Amino acid sequence: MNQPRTLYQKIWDAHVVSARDDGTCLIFIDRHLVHEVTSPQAFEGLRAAGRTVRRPDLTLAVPDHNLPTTARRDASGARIPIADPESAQQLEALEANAPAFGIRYIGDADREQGIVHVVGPEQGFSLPGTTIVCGDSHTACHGGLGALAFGIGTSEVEHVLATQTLQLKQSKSMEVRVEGEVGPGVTAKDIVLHITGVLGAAGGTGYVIEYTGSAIRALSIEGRLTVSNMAIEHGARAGLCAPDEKTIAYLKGRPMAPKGADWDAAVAYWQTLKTDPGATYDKVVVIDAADIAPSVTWGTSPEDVVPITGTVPDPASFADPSKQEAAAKSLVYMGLEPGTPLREVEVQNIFIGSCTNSRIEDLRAAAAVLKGRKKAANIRWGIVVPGSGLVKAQAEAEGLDRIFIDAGLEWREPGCSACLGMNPDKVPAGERCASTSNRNFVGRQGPGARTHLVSPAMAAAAAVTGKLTDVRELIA
Ligand SMILES: CC(C)[C@H](C(=O)O)[C@@H](O)C(=O)O
Ligand code: SF4
Repeated sequence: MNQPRTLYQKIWDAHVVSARDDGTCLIFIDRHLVHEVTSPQAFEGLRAAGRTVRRPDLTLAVPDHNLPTTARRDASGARIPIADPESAQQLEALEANAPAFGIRYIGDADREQGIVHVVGPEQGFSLPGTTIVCGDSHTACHGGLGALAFGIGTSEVEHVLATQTLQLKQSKSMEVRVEGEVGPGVTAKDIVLHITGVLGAAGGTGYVIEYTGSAIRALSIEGRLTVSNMAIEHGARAGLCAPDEKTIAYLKGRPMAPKGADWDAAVAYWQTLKTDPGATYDKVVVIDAADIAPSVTWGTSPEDVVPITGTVPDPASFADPSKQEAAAKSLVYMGLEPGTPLREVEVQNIFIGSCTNSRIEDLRAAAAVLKGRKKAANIRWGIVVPGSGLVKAQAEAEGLDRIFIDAGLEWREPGCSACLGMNPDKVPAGERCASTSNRNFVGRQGPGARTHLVSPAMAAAAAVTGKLTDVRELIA
């Protein structure tokens, strides 16, 4: 009888091309997503070596980080120049490199353009059981579909372009099991913020995590993509959720998903993609879903999470001296005093978007809170940035854009936007932002910007009251 295997082990075994004695393996890569920031040098490397792209059919290029989220084309369809020269160059490089190497390119003028991690699943490019890479740390997002997906560096991007393989050692396996039912107002984002708080920013280092348990199974695919998206924020190489009937229903009919007999064969294979009874993980962490509240970060690491009902911690309360120091520094940067209830913290900016939370369900959750309400007077800037042009079209068909605009928020074009300061969407120094993105690092949303990570519903609640708010008070 075969040894029982974890889901991760099954996907790994199916992709090993060759293995060395020291454990280094050559792994076949099924899907390669390419964006404008981490690809220019990789293509230059190929050119210099006179190489081609080995499998252009398995490669998809989409710009997302540097694109402005205001109008990108004028009435004649001509590009409105991008002010930042480096951004303009990176975009032009991808635009030229994709056709030169025979890669499909979804550009800023295409309806399907969006954040790579939103576009991949949406197009059915990302599939269960595949290996997926991208020169981007949030590639684990695709693990929400049951793919082994992870970020790689630019030299590895070049390697994958040239060979469709990657050299890798197998990671250890961890199960993060979230059992039970979450309470009202608690979303996938709160689940993953809570997990990050429990594990710590480095708790997953060296591991591939499988998120299991009834609370994960209960999530929609959008929710599972949100959870897997932040695997890197607790240090994991990748995070994944076993595919199930919801995954199959989500993928059926998507443009790049298999069709006909191929679809039937794929579904039959996907149904085998679960951890076998009796298989063991190197580490198991169990979380009670009932312990998870709508959550918010207070510091400059995604592990700095508390329930919205909590207070800013005293750095002295941490056991580890290096964490004490980091927390003290964070509080200076964040302009917060220990003991302050999070619910008293005023924000001036709202960002609803990013590959963590810009899918249709995220926008619906934010709109449900904002419907018939207005942003508070102290909210200076609030933007809603759909994850793709298709999400944008769907949201508009449902009238969500009107809800946001009537509430006083701006409705933008798809892209990474204020998730990171690589395009014009930035939070001014010293101001706070309730943000649905995944990183609250120093300067992440602009130099001196102070980020509080929250769910879309919580960001909407903060827009209404002008401060960090327990969304349960607005949905009661
Ligand atoms: C710019 C890019 C390489 C970067 C990443 O790797 O993740 C960005 O997407 C981020 O979220 O910080
Ligand atoms: S939305 Fe943010 S986290 Fe996601 S790929 Fe873009 S910059 Fe990175």
